[in-house]
Amino acid sequence: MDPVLKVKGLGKAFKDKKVISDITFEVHKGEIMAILGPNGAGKSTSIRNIMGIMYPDEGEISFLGEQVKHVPRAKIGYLPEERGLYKSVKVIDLLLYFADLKDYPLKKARERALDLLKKLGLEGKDKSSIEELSKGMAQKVQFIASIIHEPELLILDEPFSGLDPVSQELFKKEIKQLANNGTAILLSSHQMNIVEELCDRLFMIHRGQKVIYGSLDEVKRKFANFKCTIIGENELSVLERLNNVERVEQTGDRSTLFLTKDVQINDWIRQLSAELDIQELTIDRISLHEIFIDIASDRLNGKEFLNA
Ligand SMILES: Nc1ncnc2c1ncn2[C@@H]1O[C@H](COP(=O)(O)OP(=O)(O)OP(=O)(O)O)[C@@H](O)[C@H]1O
Repeated sequence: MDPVLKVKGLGKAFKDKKVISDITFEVHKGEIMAILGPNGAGKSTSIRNIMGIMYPDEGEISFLGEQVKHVPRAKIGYLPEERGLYKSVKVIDLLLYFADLKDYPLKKARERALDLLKKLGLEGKDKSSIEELSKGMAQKVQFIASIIHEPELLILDEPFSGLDPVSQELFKKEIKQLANNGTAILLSSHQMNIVEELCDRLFMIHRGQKVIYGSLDEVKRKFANFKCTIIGENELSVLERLNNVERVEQTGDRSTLFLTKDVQINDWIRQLSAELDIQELTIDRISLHEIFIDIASDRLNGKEFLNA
């Protein structure tokens, strides 16, 4: 089956400065794909080029197997990074207006709007005007506006920013439900814990270029080295001298040892000196959050990056 969205070799420069180059990825029916990267990496520029808010200098965009100038707007939902809705309009009128723009039947849209308002904790707010809502509430309405017409592709640029934890859970549940029903979702977020929980695959961009592209499992297996956390009174310099230790972070009696990629955990544990003070010891894979920081701070070199 053709992917819902395919971008190939996307490049864009502002004046003489190339801000994205060779951006290539796919988003499939029913999957949640994360687009990640440090501030200024080029995520929103990639999304804006896909949306036709601006046009790429190079590259191709395909929607359901057909090459297009930009994705067909009636079939997609988009929550932009910049939030903003008409202030004096009633919530329900605004949602019906968006549905109408996408040629979605109004009767069905009204039912969906009331149902989604209820699911996102805004029951009874349908007749309020946008200016009467809090920022988080308005964001929920904007999210509903982006999915009211049951889009085949949904692009969410930082959907969780500014939401309280309860609202984040509601959004997560709804996003998962949409994917289960077959919507292809491209999601940009800085919250790595949410990405780990929600996304099937991820595309990470740094300085306008791909650094990782793969499933979360693949990324974890190939990228996430081990770390060992030891609770005990140990000298930093002693821990730093242990085999296969790349670096150590120490706070009080808690030391986190980041291990080299080639480490054999079995052998490594056996060779730990009896002189170390070990009250507790845990070994885990480093998290997506730590992978992200390693990349953003250029700790990992290009050779390790995954290919599509
Ligand atoms: N209209 C523009 N004119 C000139 N430069 C731009 C324009 N839009 C974006 N840029 C530059 O392109 C680069 C990528 O910006 P972009 O907004 O795509 O990053 P981002 O990954 O979405 O970042 P953030 O996480 O901060 O939202 C930045 O260096 C930014 O300054």
